Amino acid sequence: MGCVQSKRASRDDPSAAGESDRQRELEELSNALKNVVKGRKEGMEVARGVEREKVTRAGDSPATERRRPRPEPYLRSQRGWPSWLLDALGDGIQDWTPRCANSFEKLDKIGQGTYSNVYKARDLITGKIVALKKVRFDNLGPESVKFMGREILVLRKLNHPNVIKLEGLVTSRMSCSLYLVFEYMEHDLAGLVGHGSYLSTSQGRKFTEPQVKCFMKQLLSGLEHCHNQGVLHRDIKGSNLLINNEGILKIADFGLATFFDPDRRRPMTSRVVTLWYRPPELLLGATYYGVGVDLWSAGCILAELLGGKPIMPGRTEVEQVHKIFKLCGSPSEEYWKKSKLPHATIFKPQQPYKRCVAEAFKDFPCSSLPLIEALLSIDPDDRGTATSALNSEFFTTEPYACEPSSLPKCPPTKEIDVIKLRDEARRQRGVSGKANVVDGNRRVRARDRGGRAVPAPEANAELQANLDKWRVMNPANSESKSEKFPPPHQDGAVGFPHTSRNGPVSFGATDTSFSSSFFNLKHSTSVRHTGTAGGPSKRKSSRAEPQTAPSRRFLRLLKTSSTTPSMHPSSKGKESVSEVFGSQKVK
Ligand SMILES: Nc1ncnc2c1ncn2[C@@H]1O[C@H](COP(=O)(O)OP(=O)(O)OP(=O)(O)O)[C@@H](O)[C@H]1O
Repeated sequence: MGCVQSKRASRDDPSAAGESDRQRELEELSNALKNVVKGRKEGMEVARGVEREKVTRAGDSPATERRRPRPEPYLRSQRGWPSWLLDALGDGIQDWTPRCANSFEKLDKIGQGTYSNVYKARDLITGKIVALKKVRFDNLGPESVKFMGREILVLRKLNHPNVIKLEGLVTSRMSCSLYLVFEYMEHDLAGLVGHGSYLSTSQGRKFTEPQVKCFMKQLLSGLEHCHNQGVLHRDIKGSNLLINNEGILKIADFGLATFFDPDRRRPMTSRVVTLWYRPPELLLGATYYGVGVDLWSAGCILAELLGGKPIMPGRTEVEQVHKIFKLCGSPSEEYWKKSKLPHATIFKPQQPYKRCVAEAFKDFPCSSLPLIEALLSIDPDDRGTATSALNSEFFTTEPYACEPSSLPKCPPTKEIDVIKLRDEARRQRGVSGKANVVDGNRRVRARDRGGRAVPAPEANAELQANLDKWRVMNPANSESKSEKFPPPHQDGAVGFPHTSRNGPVSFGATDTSFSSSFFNLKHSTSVRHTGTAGGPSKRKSSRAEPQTAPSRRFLRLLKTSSTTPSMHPSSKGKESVSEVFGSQKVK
């Protein structure tokens, strides 16, 4: 399959195309694919009906009917691509040789995302092992089409050793599916560190300084390329950093990526980036942002690699903001004024939080601290660029980054393997059958949902349901600017819980959880659930399941509030946030 270089790609150049063009393009893409799926289904139904009729007349058995070849439900272009795909993705893919799904042998399911399943497969023609990312359109809404379309457009633009390469597209005649073919990568960083993100906050593997430098150099080089090509990834996290047996790291999963042009700023959704790696400006609702969002995530990963565990494992957006302020300090007055962040009034603490990054990471190599300080700057303008990070003393002083090929060899490790191993270990420890099943399911669900970047509609479905109800009850609030752009399911006005009188999740007024032993989770489980249960209650488990568990709780609380007219949600929101920052008043 050839490389994607098309006229279409040049039309997608962010300097040439505005957001409205892209939106229109995605809508067209979505409509084209929907029509095709509908048409295919209808076509197949009609064809099957005709065929059944013929069979009945001829007196054939149903078994004979099943053996008849299915009709080709759509026309293929001269080059063999289904016309709907050409309509949707332009003439660029004409350079590629179309492949049929049955020319690959599926070997194993290796990953699951919100919009896709990922399989290890053998290319039956070349014998090469590949990863097939299967996107289904028939039982998913236009969302999946939209994400897939954008992912393909973005991937076509990128060509770098540290960015996953889209090798081709495969359509299946038998199902409404499209496969993205990628080179196969044996590991992901979350699996290598030993703690699948969202699965555990226990101590994972620590790498040596040269190894950390090697991973970070590759990550920042890949990011530098993306940013230079006008692409923001918007979901940098361990499980999206794939590593092959040669130690080469490649940034993957561009499902949330977008084109951007620093010279022609446009509003974008703030509901991107997985919670633990999400920068403060997005949590505070920023819709104008840039490369700083990816650099913040890179900073979280750098500290995670050096410390051996995620540095800010928040369970909710409120908790995440709090963790960030405790570590990085709250924004300066100047930044609050300059940034005009939509949620500033709600999240701004009365007393500023002091930054203590250097203290928290005092055991890290000296040369890493200036880089961590820069990448974890509250003001995105202070984070610099991927290029400046690569030029920092972390990379230019000894010990230097090791060669990728000298990275330790391990058996294939992916986040999904960590889940499987952990569940197996629990089974062997003799956890009772029923509890085990429940727990195993919960773990998988937690990964399935939590692993997805939190903004994805699915991950926040319950929260969104609450907020939709909240909006209905608060028409004034739903007039907000962010309601108009981006679309409600993605907008930035929904980044915090505001449901019950007591607030579903809050931090204690006298939160003493943060200390120099920042990594000790025993001391950082300061989240206090208030509300119907009454009184503070500690988290039962240190395993973080961001968004999902609290959202369920929100739903319950909302149910209560929506049947209790006196509990006005907007004031409840304020009350809950006032608890977040202690007994201080909300400004
Ligand atoms: N090229 C590849 N080689 C090996 N494994 C891969 C490859 N691409 C993806 N995977 C595995 O599949 C998982 C899911 O892939 P990906 O993140 O691209 O899908 P997604 O639907 O966007 O997922 P999510 O909802 O978690 O963002 C990855 O975490 C990874 O473990």
